[in-house]
Amino acid sequence: AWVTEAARKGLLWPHLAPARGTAAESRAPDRCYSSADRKEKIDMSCFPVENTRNFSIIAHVDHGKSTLADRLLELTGAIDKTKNNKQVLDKLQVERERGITVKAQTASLFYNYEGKQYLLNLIDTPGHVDFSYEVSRSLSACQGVLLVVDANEGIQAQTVANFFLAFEAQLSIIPVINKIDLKNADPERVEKQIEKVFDIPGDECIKISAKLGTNVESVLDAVIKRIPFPKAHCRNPLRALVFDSTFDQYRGVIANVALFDGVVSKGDKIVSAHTQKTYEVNEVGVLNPNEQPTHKLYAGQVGYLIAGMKDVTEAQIGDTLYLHKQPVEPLPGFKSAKPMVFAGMYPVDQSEYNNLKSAIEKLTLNDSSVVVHRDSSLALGAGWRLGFLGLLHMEVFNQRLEQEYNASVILTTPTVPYKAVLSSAKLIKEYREKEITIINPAQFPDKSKVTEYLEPVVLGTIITPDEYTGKIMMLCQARRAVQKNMMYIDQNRVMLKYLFPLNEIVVDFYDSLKSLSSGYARDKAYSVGKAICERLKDSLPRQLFEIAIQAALGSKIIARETVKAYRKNVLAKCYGGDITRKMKLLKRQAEGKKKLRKVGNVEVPKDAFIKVLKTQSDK
Ligand SMILES: Nc1nc2c(ncn2[C@@H]2O[C@H](COP(=O)(O)OP(=O)(O)OP(=O)(O)O)[C@@H](O)[C@H]2O)c(=O)[nH]1
Repeated sequence: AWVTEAARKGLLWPHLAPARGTAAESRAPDRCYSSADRKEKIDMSCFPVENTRNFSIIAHVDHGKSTLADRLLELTGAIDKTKNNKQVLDKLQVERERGITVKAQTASLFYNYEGKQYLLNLIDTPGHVDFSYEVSRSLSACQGVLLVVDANEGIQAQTVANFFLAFEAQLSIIPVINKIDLKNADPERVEKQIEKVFDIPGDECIKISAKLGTNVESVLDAVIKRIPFPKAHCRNPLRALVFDSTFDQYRGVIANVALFDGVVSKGDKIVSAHTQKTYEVNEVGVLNPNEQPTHKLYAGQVGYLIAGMKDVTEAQIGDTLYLHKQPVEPLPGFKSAKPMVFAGMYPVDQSEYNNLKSAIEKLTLNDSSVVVHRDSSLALGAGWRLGFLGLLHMEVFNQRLEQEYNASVILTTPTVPYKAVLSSAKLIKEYREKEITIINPAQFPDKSKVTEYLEPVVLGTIITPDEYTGKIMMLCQARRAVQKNMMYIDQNRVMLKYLFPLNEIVVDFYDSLKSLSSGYARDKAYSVGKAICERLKDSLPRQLFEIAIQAALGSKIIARETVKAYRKNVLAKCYGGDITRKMKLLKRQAEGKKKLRKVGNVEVPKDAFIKVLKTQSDK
């Protein structure tokens, strides 16, 4: 939401409402499809819509979605059971390194239950808040979700946020309490939390250990029993929703589609409702979890489609595809990703500009949520202003540029977009709009020409042991946040909901929250200034001359640190001897340093930018 300072206080948090579902009933599967069954093109007509389930796994970071997905893939024979199956759906190097899921992946699982073949389409989702757009995308193709909660940590902030995404999409929600093998696991306590916060009866919770595979089969059975099949009809004309797309260097765009109606096969002519462009389908198939071509895809099924689209902008998320000359009412598009963190990106060396340009272009082919504007800075030369979903998204993008394209860049301080309602007729004419969005601080319109400024706000959920509640409330107030709700989710855990100005939390709020437990308090401007100077001092390489780092508030210097100069021992070759000779050498050295300081350039390593932004350390 976008609000003015005053309006922020009037917004309401949607109240908690009851969820639906039925009791679990588990039964062992009769037989699973094995890898051998999948050598030939699969005939998908043997899966009627009644035997299809489309579901997602949602959870707080690290509660075990990817591990559960691995077990489900093994149980249904999509991958062989080995000890090496770790985060099979996490394909990117950065995902495996950081242990987080960035791009959602789909897998079609074949499962035999009570003598019937079922097609279970699993869509893995990322857990981090920056990627919640991926979650809402994936959910639009589903009828139900597995809500995974760690049996030790219990409900966490992202569990709540993801629950509401699923609840608002009116999906069936199956709570799964994971990691029951942990020594400190307390599934009963978590069950009570689920009852209290989500209003789901405790006996609907399935308790498992995804790591050991304990009770995972009953999850599959619950998917079949509790999630409804998609309401889709093969006899209607094709209506396919694009819910994700990736770019392959050799084959072009691979669009992930959910068929709401109709049938699609190789050779069909399809039209994008968004661009009105026509394409011929080259290949259709399912992901199992690797691409497996099929003869056709039928209503209710989820799969991939390749049709000569050249970049991901041609397969926009939320777009509807239909058959040529058989137009249909497009499916309601869902919330598209809105970049909320903007930062300047520049090559470390301007001669690298063209290489970096092509690396950014290639990477954005795969990540349509990044927006790119050309920009230039007096200090850093020609570059771009990029919009990201959040700070982690920015770091991941940067890491991928480095790892996949060997690029080296400088990133400037991230900022959030603002809006200005213009009062100057001249400006309104110039912009052809009364309300403008500003993504670059350098382009802020003058205050005298503006009626009011608006800033983005977010509703944040914090779950904490109650002993920290007081300190956290103070921190939130210091960040101009407005409290919306507070409740005990069990005896000593409190859930707080606050409306935060995004700018106040985008960089270092999480670090501040963490350091609260070690009793860290601060006086804002001075201590932020001091911390930034200290961090820069630690991050900047020493030079032959002294570097002064100062933090200024307006024209007042509020903090200063000095990076000491390297000192060459110019007296090394003077054995004993004349003091005036020594003084002369030292004087010459001092003059040289003075001269250097005037002409010397300090290259700020790009790591320093990120480090400095996190003004409070994790220490
Ligand atoms: N003891 C135990 N550990 C588990 C279990 N399930 C997952 N883990 C561990 O928990 C950690 C996180 O698991 P992931 O499956 O990567 O978590 P995730 O929810 O997919 O994380 P994101 O992709 O970042 O959202 C890993 O170290 C797993 O090995 C379990 O049942 N028991």
